[in-house]
Amino acid sequence: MSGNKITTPIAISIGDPAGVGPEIIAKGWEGRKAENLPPFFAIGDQKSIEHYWDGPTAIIEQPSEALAVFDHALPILNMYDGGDIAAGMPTLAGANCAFQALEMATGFAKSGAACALVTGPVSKIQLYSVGFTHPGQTEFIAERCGVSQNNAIMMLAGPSLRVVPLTTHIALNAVSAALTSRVIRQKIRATAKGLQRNFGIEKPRIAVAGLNPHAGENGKFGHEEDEIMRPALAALRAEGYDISGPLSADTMFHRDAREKYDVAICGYHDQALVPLKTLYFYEAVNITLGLPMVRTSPDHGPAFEIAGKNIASEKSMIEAIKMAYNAAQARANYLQQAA
Ligand SMILES: NC(=O)C1=CN([C@@H]2O[C@H](COP(=O)(O)OP(=O)(O)OC[C@H]3O[C@@H](n4cnc5c(N)ncnc54)[C@H](O)[C@@H]3O)[C@@H](O)[C@H]2O)C=CC1
Ligand SMILES: NCC(=O)COP(=O)(O)O
Repeated sequence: MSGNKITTPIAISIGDPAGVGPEIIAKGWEGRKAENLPPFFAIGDQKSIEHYWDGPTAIIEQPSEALAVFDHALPILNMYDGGDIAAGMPTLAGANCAFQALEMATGFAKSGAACALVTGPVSKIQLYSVGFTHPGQTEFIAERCGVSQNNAIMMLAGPSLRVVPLTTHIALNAVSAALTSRVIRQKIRATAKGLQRNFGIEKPRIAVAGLNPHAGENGKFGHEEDEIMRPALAALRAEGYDISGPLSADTMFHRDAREKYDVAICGYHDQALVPLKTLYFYEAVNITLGLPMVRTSPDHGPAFEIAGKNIASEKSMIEAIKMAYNAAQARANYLQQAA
């Protein structure tokens, strides 16, 4: 049985107006027919789109108005003055605009006025300078949704690889202490549930990377595997999860190894994102699992140095829009079946 077809548009926060966000959203809209994209609208300062692009735009007051205009114009919900815009020259007004747009777009997705949230690229440094106190958008959106940090999962996905870092935006020397049995168990459970709900994978095959070289080499190169990871993974296996590991991280990302699992759980940000971005930088998508709504984003940042040059690839944004819609539909199907 499948759920009702989704009829609300996707909300896209524009991101930093001095970055490539406006350009890739506009290019995404240009590709809407060729890529068969669902209706979406941009949220932010309308100037930030019109500064870079002279295609057709339509100012809307409510998300639902996007549906009628999407075919012939890029709908924009104009909501904050981002100040003077200069490509590649971020300002505090622009960062404030990105922050407010993120807040409003999150609200639309939470309320159901939008079927999903796609966030445009922001500079975290810029956001911090205007009072953003979360490490990243993932943590901000989780808090706005009332979801604890251990249940909000940052997953990045490309065509043949999905990765989840168990710790996200923290220093490398803080990782070992943060990798507790509780974190490992909660995040793996939340990942499995997210793959069921958003991707329709009933029993995901989960591969877990060791933290140390050769997964610790029997304790010679570190004790996290034996003392924390193996007992946590054994407990999860006893609950019925399909888990392999801890595996040597250096040998689990080549093509044949990737076929053996649906998601790779990694200890820290770069252990997960280096293989993913090396393989799929221009097309990978960041999705937050564990929320009561769907949130995706392109895998890249604002790329200030190429903003305004019309050379940014829109592929990751397009994939983020597609994944957001497909996940929202899969979620609707899942919830209808569960009811
Ligand atoms: N979803 C988001 O909002 C993300 C934000 N960031 C933030 O971005 C800021 C800058 O970080 P960087 O490591 O410099 O990342 P970045 O992704 O902005 O840039 C890395 C490199 O990739 C290139 N690049 C990025 N997007 C591209 C595109 N669409 N087409 C062609 N080339 C592209 C850039 O020119 C640069 O050479 C940081 O504050 C970071 O936290 C990083 C990743 C995701
Ligand atoms: N490298 C991934 C990343 O930084 C994601 O950031 P955010 O979406 O949580 O802001």
